[in-house]
This record gives sequence, structure tokens and C-alpha cells, in this order.
Amino acid sequence: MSLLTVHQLYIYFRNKPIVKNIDFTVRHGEWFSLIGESGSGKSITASAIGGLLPKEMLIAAGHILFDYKDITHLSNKEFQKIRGKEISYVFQDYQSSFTPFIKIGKQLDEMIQAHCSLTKKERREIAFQALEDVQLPAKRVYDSYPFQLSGGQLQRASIAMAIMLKPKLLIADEPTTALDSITAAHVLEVIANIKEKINCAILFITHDLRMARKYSNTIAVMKQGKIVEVGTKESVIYHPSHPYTKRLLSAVPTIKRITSPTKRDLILQ
Ligand SMILES: Nc1ncnc2c1ncn2[C@@H]1O[C@H](COP(=O)(O)OP(=O)(O)OP(=O)(O)O)[C@@H](O)[C@H]1O
Repeated sequence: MSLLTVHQLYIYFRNKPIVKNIDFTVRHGEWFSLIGESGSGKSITASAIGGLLPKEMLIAAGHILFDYKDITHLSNKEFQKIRGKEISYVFQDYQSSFTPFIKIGKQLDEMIQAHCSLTKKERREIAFQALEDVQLPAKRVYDSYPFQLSGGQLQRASIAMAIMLKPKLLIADEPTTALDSITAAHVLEVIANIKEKINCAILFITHDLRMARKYSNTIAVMKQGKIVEVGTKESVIYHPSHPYTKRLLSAVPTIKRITSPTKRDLILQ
């Protein structure tokens, strides 16, 4: 069943289209990856879906249907009701998810208050549960300022904030780009666990084909503002049809680990 349908979406900058006639559908509970080279339009497509386009510069045309409702031209006020509750974001720049000199707990609390009328105790329980879900020590992090956490911890706290109210769609825009590779792998594992727990769909924006291959159900490939190929992970990774997808795949480095080399391996080295 479809959760998000993007239909004939264009995004214009000064009357020039930079996203051109794109179509795709994200089903309930699926992991959908949007991959492609830098500047291909992945992030502005994600911004359009969350109502985060700077409207004085970028204009969207076409249709974005979320839960069968056209959200393409909602006002900021209308989007505020949806964002954080129905559709949530995790950004590459996790520092900007939090105000530096306000404790994490207070910021989580304010987000819950903005969407639900619950008691202080109930809100605290929701925040603690979310922090535990992202494998953080809930009480310590709740009482910390953002600058007291490491990059990986802060990114996980921002994921906690994004999933706290059990959104139907989590948009993760290159959430691991600013992290080292081990921390990045952990953060993605956390997102994958959350997805299973709350059964949300993930719209994952990435350059990293290896990450997309690991987690996706569906992959769409963008190039110069267009989707050049979309399909199941199996079809896109193992039977790519577009030359650009083939080039992307051939550029992925592989690391072959030889745990106990045979004599032949040693000769070949
Ligand atoms: N606020 C803006 N005003 C004008 N043009 C913009 C704006 N934001 C992005 N663009 C342009 O839109 C195009 C697509 O940018 P976008 O950030 O969506 O690419 P991307 O595929 O996400 O790249 P990356 O992987 O590097 O983040 C680029 O040419 C970019 O310069």
C-alpha cells in the first residue's frame, strides 16, 4: 500500500527546472533509497516532501501525495502539524537538529508538547523510551546539553527526536556523511532497528551504494534532476538497465578479506 507518491514533480530555480518530472512511490514500511551523484537533486526532492524548500528560491510543481493527501503546497503552518509527527527528518548536519544551549531533554519535551497533550510524566516516558531505542543512556542524555555528546551520540539523539512520535515516514538525508565509518554503520543499524520496531517507511538519501544495498527494498537512481532507474534492490543492483547505474555500481570499491589465505592466494598477492 502506498504511503508517499511523488508524481510529475518539478522543482524550479529562477524558472529553470533542477528536478525534472520525477515519479516514485514509497510503500508503508519499506526502505526506499534515493541515490545518485552530488547535485543530482536528491536533497531538494526530500526537502519538497517535508515542506522545507526555501520557497523564495525554489518552487515545486506537480504532486506529492502523503497518505493520499496532496501536500505539495501546504502552508508552513499546515506542515508544522505533520512534520515531526507524520513525517520526520534526520539530517546530515545533526548539530543543527538541536539548539546548543538547551538540554536535549527539554528539546525533546518541547517537540512532544507541540504535537500531543500529555502530562509531563508521560512526555518524559516517551522521550526516555526513544533515547533507549537509539541505544543511548536515556537519563544522562536527557539531562545533557548537545555539546556534551559525541557526533555519533548526537546523531542518535536526533534520530530519537525524529522517531519519538512514531512517524509513518522517516526521511534520512545522508545521516551518516559526517560520521566515521564504524559510527556510521552503527547509526544505520539503529535506524534499521527503529524501522522494524515502529514499522515506518524510510526515505534514505545517500551517495553510498553499499549502504543502500544493505538495507533497501527499493532503489531509485537520480542523475541531473531526473530519476533514470527505479526498481527493487535486486533489479537495480544485480540487473541495472541504465548506463549511469552501471557506472555507479562499477565505481563501488570492494574490500576482499582473506582470513586464511591458501597457497594460491599468497602466490596471487
Ligand atoms: N536553495 C537553493 N537555491 C538554488 N539552487 C539550489 C538550492 N539548493 C540546491 N540547489 C541546487 O539544486 C541542485 C540539486 O541540489 P541537491 O542538494 O538536491 O543535490 P544532491 O543530489 O542532494 O547533492 P548532494 O549529494 O551533494 O547533497 C544543485 O545544482 C544545487 O546547486
